Amino acid sequence: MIVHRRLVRLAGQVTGQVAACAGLGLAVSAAYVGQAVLLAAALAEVARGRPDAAVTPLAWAFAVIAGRAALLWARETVTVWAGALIRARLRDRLVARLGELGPAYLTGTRTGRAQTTLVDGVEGLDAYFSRYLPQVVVTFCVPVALVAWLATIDATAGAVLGAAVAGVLVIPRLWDVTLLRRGRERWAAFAELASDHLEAMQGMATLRAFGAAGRLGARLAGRAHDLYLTTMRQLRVSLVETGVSAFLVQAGTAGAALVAAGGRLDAREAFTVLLVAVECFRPVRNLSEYWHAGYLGVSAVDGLGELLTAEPAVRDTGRRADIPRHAPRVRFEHVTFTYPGRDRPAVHDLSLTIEPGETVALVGPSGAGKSTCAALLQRHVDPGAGRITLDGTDLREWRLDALRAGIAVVAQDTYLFHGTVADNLRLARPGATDEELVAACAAAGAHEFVAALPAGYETRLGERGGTLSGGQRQRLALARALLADAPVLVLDEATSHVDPRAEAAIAQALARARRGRTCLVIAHRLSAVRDADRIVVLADGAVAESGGHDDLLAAAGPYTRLVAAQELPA
Ligand SMILES: Nc1ncnc2c1ncn2[C@@H]1O[C@H](COP(=O)(O)OP(=O)(O)OP(=O)(O)O)[C@@H](O)[C@H]1O
Repeated sequence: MIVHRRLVRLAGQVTGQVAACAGLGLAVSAAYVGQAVLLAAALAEVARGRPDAAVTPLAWAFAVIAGRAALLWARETVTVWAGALIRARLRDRLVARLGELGPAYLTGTRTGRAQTTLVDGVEGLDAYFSRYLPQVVVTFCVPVALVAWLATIDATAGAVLGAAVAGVLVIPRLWDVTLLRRGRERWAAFAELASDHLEAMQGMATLRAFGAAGRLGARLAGRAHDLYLTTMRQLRVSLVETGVSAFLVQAGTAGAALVAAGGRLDAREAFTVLLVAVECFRPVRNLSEYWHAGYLGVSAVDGLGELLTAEPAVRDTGRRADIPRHAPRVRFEHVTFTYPGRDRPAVHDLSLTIEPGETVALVGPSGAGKSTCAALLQRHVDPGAGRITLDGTDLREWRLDALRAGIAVVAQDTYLFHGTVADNLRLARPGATDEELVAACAAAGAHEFVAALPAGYETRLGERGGTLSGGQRQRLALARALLADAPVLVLDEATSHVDPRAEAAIAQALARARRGRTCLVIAHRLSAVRDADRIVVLADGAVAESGGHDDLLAAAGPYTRLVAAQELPA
């Protein structure tokens, strides 16, 4: 019987549901005890040779059995309802938590691990909260109350049963620590297997291209074997615990039977002791059943703890919601940022101003810190030193939701969700009208191909937009960013997957989109910097030089070397 502290704290969120299940569990136990007492009375009458007198208690016993059936139905209904509610609440909390932790968390952990916690862990916790915890309450209340009552009928019977109940409740606790450790080992093996499976599915094309599918299959088989071994190890401990409990239950019941048959009690008392002793242990037997349903949740506690206690990369402590609606001045002021676990800063003492309405193209060799600047501007991470301001106000003063509503992003790895084109676009602005969707798509050069899809804007896209080409995906991402209508635009190589003809159309669209917005373009190609008002060259996380394309070429500095080294191909 494991009542984990962290899980009990989590149960605080669903106290009402757990209490309702426990209350009905107690009522069901009371019905069982009532039935036992009435049967004892009936049997005693039969034993005394007065079968007629047994009719009334028997009739009551049938009524109690009918009432119990109704209670069992109610308990099952409430348990299923509570389970669904618990799952929904936990998932909401965990998903909200993942949102707070942001992408920085998922780069530091395996997606499959978080997914396993969110799906399987929460499923396991449903049974833990809706069945196991209420039964723990019943198990602690019912046997103790019954032993106390039986002790008033016969002290010896009370002592024998009391010892057995104490043994059943206390002795298996000796295995709890081992059981929890084995549960954690099993969960770790389970999470690794799930992560490898997810990665294998996501990377199947790459694996096949390199002929590595077989090797990965062998690795998965190894992981599955590890899971089997840890499951068996956990099962062995669990079975010992269950065996000891079962032995104590049988010993207690046998002890009570011996006392009842000892001749000191009258017929009614003897039958009462005998039948109620069985009811003493019913909650313990049920607890053991529910334990097997809920132990996946207990095993998941590490994954949950990891998620709930992880420090978000940025704290949402800002209060302001008044993000500028006009193009603001963006300033990086002596910004330094080092990724956790790295000894060299990705961005070092970087100062950069983007004037209101200006478009700055950030260029530089791979690893120079361009994407890190975009991440800092969106507050996926915060500077270790220095600050970033919009119109002179530190980004940290705004609430994160307000800040992110003010910055639209077209990322290098566009993510489109399994849903219709319209659903994907409305992520940026849920209330957007159909006309606004069409206008945004037209501006991003996407309307033509969307209109040609089988169901136009209602066409369902595959996961990650898998049914579209790379260029189409990027144009949709651009349309989504335009729909957000934010005063700051971050474009991370927004035209990298687009053919030259479409690129010219997008360049025009972008020129329109940039009007009235402050824009940071992370560029990998000359074509992407051509239209910028200014080019800023980054090297080793700092500004190496800045200016217009021609001026920089004339200066024959780092920019010229970048162009010459084909780091910025045409
Ligand atoms: N999540 C991360 N954890 C640790 N280090 C990181 C992380 N992301 C980036 N880095 C490191 O920070 C440095 C800057 O990376 P960044 O992605 O900003 O460069 P970039 O100029 O955008 O490169 P590219 O043009 O190749 O995309 C690199 O040395 C990179 O290895």
